[in-house]
Amino acid sequence: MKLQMVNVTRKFGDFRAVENLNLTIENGVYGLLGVNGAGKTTLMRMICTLLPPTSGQILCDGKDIFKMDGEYRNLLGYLPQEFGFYPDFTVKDYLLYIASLKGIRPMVAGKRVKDLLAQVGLTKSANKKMKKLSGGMKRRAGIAQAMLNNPKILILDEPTAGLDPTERVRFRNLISELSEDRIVILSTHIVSDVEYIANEIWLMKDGQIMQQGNLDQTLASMQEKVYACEVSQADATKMMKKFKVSNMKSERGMVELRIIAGEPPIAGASVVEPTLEDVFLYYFGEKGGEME
Ligand SMILES: Nc1ncnc2c1ncn2[C@@H]1O[C@H](COP(=O)(O)OP(=O)(O)OP(=O)(O)O)[C@@H](O)[C@H]1O
Repeated sequence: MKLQMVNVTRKFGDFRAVENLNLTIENGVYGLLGVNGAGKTTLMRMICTLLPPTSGQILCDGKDIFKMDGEYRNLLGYLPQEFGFYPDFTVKDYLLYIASLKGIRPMVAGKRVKDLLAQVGLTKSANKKMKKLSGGMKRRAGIAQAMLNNPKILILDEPTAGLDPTERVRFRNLISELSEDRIVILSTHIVSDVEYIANEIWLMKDGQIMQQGNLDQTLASMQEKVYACEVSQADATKMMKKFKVSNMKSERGMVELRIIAGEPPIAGASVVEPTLEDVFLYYFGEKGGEME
């Protein structure tokens, strides 16, 4: 399975939410990382055929996805940021209902729902009403509905937003487990989500992919750009206005700073290994002086 974006642009009026994207996507987990308004949802909605590009094409194994119709939708599973459900349905009935909407035969659906409930850890809650589920459980029900047709392309829009750390780890592991033999594209603004599970990381800003590659390649793009230094409190305040500071820690009356900069911010600053958080700050962060 291969998805290709060819010069994909989506405009709203004169505003370009996604601009001239060219991407080739094969099996694996793709982490789309960006701040609010970067264009992540717009891109995902286009991949799900919910929104046509203003120009350009999205191809699935060479065929335009907007011309494939049902053939493409059979390949697709989607968990939107806000997914609708009937609050009074039980988890099991909700999944059976979505299965019927997807045209899955009742005999097949029953077995599939049972298996998926087990896989997402909701077997014991199968008869609970949707409205009684915790945020994490709801998301797991959401991923189960996206997986009903065993999709070859699974699109997850901010699947871990609002989850506590335990649920987030659980959800991440679930995504990794589900990612075999399919394309998984997930959007997030949480760095650790993509750090742990994405085979390829896309950093998206203002409708464009600023950087793409696996974790090592992404970190390599930042070599010699992260510095550590120890300064007085007064100097720390000045430097925070001038540089992107990814971390600060006060100790013994001094302040340790971790700074993103093209060259040493002060004499004696030492180069340190970048993390994905540093990369995120490099592309998306503001200097203290730029903040409101
Ligand atoms: N239907 C629309 N009409 C007008 N502008 C839109 C529409 N949908 C999105 N936009 C604009 O396009 C830009 C990208 O929005 P999008 O929702 O794709 O961003 P995002 O990266 O998913 O952000 P978030 O993390 O907040 O969901 C934003 O500036 C948004 O206001």
